[in-house]
Amino acid sequence: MATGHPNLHSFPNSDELATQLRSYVLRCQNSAFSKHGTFRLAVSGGSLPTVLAKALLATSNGSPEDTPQFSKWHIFFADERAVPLNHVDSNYRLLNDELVSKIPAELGTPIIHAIDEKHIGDDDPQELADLYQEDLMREFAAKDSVKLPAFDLILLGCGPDGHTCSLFPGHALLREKDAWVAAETNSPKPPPKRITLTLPVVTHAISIAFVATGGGKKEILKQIFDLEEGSSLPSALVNQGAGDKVSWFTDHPAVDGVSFPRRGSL
Ligand SMILES: O=C(O)[C@H](O)[C@@H](O)[C@H](O)[C@H](O)COP(=O)(O)O
Repeated sequence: MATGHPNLHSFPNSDELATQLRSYVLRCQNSAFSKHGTFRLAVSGGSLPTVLAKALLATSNGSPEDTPQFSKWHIFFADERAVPLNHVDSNYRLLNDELVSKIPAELGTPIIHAIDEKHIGDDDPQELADLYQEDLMREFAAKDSVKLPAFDLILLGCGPDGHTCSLFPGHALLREKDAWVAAETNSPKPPPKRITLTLPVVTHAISIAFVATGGGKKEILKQIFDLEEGSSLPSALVNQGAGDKVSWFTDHPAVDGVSFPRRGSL
């Protein structure tokens, strides 16, 4: 059961947001290293990879704590579209173009867990989802059997309808209790065929961060943080299920007029 309220961090501009997001991600990295020597995270598509690259490719102060040690990172996708990895709609390609291809050699190379391209043409992306779940099992359940994987960090976006990952409002997938990865065949946001982490996996993560910027997010954020009106929206379900493990990184226009139960300090 979740405890506490999500933390809100709101910044006047994208530079300050990126600076604080960097510190947050590196704190998650350092805490993960002290527990198991690697950093296992999942990232979304949309605008997130660009912000993340701005945060992580900034100059380090030289200390190991302020340096992304990418060779010990395992990056999974919170959701992915059933398209070839070099397709313009691929989240793998987006992350590669924005971040991975720009990492200086001395920071090392992360292990990227991509979908299996052999199954992208299937009518039903279920096999793609099952294979991705097997990849997660190799990483999180190789030694012990676990009910759910515990990502060190999941980085999410929030759509204008309140969706997150490829979990859309009103969809039966929101009730999934057992699968770690699910198939979506009819996404309202194109392209229609996708795979996504399920809600129990997202809320089980050690830390979860949303990045939502721009005035276009203001109306949906009002609903998400209105405990009655928006309580069944996917992003609100993450807040409810994970409580104070959740941090929102926003800019001022995105939260203009939004009342939050708790403003966090960094
Ligand atoms: O691949 C995807 O479609 C995403 O993972 C999706 O969940 C995204 O994060 C939101 O739609 C927010 O997108 P923006 O950050 O671009 O608003």
